[in-house]
Amino acid sequence: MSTMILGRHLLPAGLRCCRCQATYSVKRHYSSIPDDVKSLRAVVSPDISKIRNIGIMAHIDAGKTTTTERMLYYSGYTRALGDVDDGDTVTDFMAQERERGITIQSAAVTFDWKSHRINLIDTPGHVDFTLEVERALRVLDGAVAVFDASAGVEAQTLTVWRQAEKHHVPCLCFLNKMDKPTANLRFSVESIKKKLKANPVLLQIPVGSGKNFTGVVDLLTNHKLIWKQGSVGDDGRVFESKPLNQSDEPELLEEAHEARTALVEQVADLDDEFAELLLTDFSDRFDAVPSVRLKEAVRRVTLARKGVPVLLGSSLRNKGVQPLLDAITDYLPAPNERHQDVVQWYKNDLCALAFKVLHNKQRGPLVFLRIYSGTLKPQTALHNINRNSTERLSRLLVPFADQHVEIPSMTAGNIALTVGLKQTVTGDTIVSSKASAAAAGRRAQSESVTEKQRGEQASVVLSGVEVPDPVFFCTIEPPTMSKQADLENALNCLQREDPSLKVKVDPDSGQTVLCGMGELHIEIIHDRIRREYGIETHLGPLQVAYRETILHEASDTDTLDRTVGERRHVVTVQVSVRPVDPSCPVSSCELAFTEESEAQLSQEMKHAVENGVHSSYLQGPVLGYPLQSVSTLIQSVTMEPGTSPAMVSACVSRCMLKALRLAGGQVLEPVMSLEVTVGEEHLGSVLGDIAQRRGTVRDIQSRHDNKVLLATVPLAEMMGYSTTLRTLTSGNATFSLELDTYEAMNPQEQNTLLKRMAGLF
Ligand SMILES: Nc1nc2c(ncn2[C@@H]2O[C@H](COP(=O)(O)OP(=O)(O)OP(=O)(O)O)[C@@H](O)[C@H]2O)c(=O)[nH]1
Repeated sequence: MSTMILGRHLLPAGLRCCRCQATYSVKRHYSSIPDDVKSLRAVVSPDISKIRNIGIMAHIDAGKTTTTERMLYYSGYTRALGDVDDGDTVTDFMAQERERGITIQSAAVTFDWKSHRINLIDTPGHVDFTLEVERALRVLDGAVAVFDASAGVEAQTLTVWRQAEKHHVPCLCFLNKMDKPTANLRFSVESIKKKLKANPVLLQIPVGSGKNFTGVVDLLTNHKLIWKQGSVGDDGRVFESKPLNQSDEPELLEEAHEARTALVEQVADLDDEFAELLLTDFSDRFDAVPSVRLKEAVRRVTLARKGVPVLLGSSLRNKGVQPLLDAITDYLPAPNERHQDVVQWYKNDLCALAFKVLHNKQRGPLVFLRIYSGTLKPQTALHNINRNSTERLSRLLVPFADQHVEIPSMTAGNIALTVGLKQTVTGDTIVSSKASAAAAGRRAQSESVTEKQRGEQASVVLSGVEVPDPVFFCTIEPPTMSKQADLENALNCLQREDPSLKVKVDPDSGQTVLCGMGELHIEIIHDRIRREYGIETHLGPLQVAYRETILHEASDTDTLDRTVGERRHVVTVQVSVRPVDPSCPVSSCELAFTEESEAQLSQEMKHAVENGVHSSYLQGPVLGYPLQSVSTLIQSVTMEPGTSPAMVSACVSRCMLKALRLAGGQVLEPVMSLEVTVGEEHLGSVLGDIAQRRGTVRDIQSRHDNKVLLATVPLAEMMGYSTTLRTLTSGNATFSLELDTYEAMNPQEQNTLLKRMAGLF
């Protein structure tokens, strides 16, 4: 196992190491691939046009972490190549990540490449950590999607791609693992077209295939880039770049010629400026169009998200990563090329978004900020608009995986790590002062042109990320009651880091309940409480977070007449509830008032009624799970003077419960979409197992020697699936699981569930 060298060589001249507090002076290297490990000299703020905030995303195991490691190595920040299989990578620094060889947290890494500063975030591929990807994409300007070239687009790639689209993030595709005998360029490019509905723009073709994949032809420059055949210890730093010429194999020449012509025509179709250039200056010799003009056009196409450049390589075999780095700087946008509505109102004042919080035992919360405008400096007071609080930023750091380097200031476009912000949580907008937020608000009001704009843009808060609802939950207990406070503290810290983790207290049993996104998510949380907080906790059985709805329309009336102390509270409520079609886009619960009832209620009492209805939505009539797809109409509310809002809420809740019971309850269960990739020989046993799990097979596709099985299966039947699948296929299958929808259980299954919940079996 090789060891990572993360030592003094990584620190920039004159800067202090946060671990040992020593100051170093370091020799500077300006070549793009130095012999020795480079200093973090780029911490000195570069021009904004030279910054790239990039995410790297993909399906699990496509090779994101391996690719990131190569990027760090070739850019000169690490001395040895980290290996996920050896557990010594820079970005997967959590103990669980190294042990399991997977990415859990998105790690931020800063490095420079050919005079550009790249802030890169390696995001997790496992669906349980999808919120991590969403948080990263919110603050990124561009993304690299890594694919296994033998598998093309896989389930989780589709999910992260949709997330990138939602945030309008321009992307590059990197077809990794071109060294595999089953790698298939045409298949992968087709799957990008068909499954992602994207427009792949192929910038390279491979030289050799499988084990003999030695490099690529760069179609823009017509250069052949060749890495030496993988001798042991060859790190791929040196590669040969020479123009394609007549001495090359005729087949390769022919193939490159055809591919370049197709590229030029495709780009002309997507970019009017380039089309005009071709038609006016190169109409009879498309071949002669200069590579620099083609490159400019590819950049415009990428930024406009009309096409996605596709590059090839094999990160593990150290091939193709340097051209990928070039493509990041050439085609992905600088921060000032991305539009942020809110930011314009701040002009040169500070405006930043907190997108991630990490808990550090010594330093307290470390908050990652993306700076959109202005400058961030340590030892200053900052205003958090969302919390309406002012906090002191004590130290400012550049994140380099788990190492942090202290710096004196940071400008717009960058990603910073801050110490001292104790109340800030993910999604908060940070500005320099209350007055600057007010000034931005005034500008938004006065400079907006239309009424609609005024309404929309009066907001001076950057939008955060949506947190999905958890699907699994289980109880968690400390070893002794004396550890309960420590456990609560640990859970508070973990929740601040991870908004997809929810913690609540069961009102009946008083037990603490953990709610998470999947089995792996809860397992990792359990493990972190043990390792990082030293508490051995006991987890109850994992349970599915069901939902409930109603079957019919129903109305009911209730009266509450109670005397508390000297005060008498009398209120009568009439409500009606009805089911809403769950396939409607908004399937959560609704609330409306009749005109008369609304006219009778003061604002305070209206809130009290709303509170009563919303609290009854939290616990359905069948098993106490949250309700969805229910619409409530408040028919009337009458009360005697002196009745308190709390009593009104209580009466509404009671009346709602009666109406919901009358309407007949229905349990809804989460149904997952499952994708299993398995060899043909094991297909039968995997299918048999899915049938036993109440699954429905939607499609079986062929991918080389493998079959890809697409199915939907109730989540309740998926406990321990990874172990079963491993046993059934001797470890030769992979799967991904993602929430598809909530479906009504049939009466027989619902009865079985009710009996199980009642402890009858
Ligand atoms: N043959 C081949 N294997 C590769 C290549 N790149 C990565 N791998 C292997 O693929 C596996 C997954 O690599 P990772 O880099 O951990 O993939 P990842 O996408 O970061 O995975 P997660 O973080 O778990 O989502 C490891 O066993 C790597 O050694 C490649 O170019 N060729």
